[in-house]
Amino acid sequence: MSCQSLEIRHASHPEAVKSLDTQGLRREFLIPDLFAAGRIKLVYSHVERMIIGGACPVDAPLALQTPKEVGQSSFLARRELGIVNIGGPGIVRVDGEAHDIGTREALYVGMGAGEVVFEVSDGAAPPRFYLLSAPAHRSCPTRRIDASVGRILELGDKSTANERSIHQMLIPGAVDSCQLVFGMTTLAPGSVWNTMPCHTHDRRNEVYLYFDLAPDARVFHFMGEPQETRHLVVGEGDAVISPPWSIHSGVGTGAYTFIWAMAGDNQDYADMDMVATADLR
Ligand SMILES: O=C(O)C(=O)C[C@H](O)C(=O)CO
Ligand SMILES: [Zn+2]
Repeated sequence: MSCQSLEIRHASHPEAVKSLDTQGLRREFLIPDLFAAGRIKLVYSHVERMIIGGACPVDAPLALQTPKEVGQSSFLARRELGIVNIGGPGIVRVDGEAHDIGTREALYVGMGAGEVVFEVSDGAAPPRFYLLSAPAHRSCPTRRIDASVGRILELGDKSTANERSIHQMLIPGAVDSCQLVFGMTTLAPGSVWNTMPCHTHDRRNEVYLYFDLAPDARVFHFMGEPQETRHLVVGEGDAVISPPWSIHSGVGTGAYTFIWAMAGDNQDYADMDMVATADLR
């Protein structure tokens, strides 16, 4: 059995999504079970042709295979790749060069890189590498991203239960990339709301990965057009595809962390169409 799998997700029309039931919404937008020991799991989303994945090396290194779906002789021939480690420290080897990637650190791998291999670090808890790839048009340098790289935004307030710290990890001005932009938002203890007031940005899609949840904790992730909201109940390690026309926001049964990632027409984080909370339906 190959240790890599790929599943396809198609793009969706907001009118069609209105009539989906809970199972239908989960089938289209929820990505569960990304992190499986000894495996690489990929989801190819036709929204911005983003590939979302998990790579969990345990006993042996895992090499990223090139799926037929990308139509190239190597995965990164026409793509860029972001890798964020949400597990123990690990190693990502790009064309033989080893990059140590600690917990909550990331690696950006530019278009044109060849072999990418995921490995455990000796004696450490295994890494859980979260993968985000988008089509690229030029080669930007491969770069390790730790806590000192990028920008930090402190947002929200205890009184509205949305105090949170946003680490913009892959962002223009800090690390160069073609389409991909991503970061990590950490909720302060006692705060449970992310991205409320909420927004859309039809020019870019977004993908959320929720983690740092206790086994029985859940986040209610809100999606849909602002006047037709729906929700998905998600747990540890679940990702959600947020199509360009959808809001993306969540409330947890406790604090949590999530990784947001975008691709599309621009890389302007501040370019959001804000929705007044009183207008939500
Ligand atoms: O907590 C937040 O607010 C976010 O992290 C918002 C996301 O970064 C986002 O939606 C960017 O467009
Ligand atoms: Zn957004």
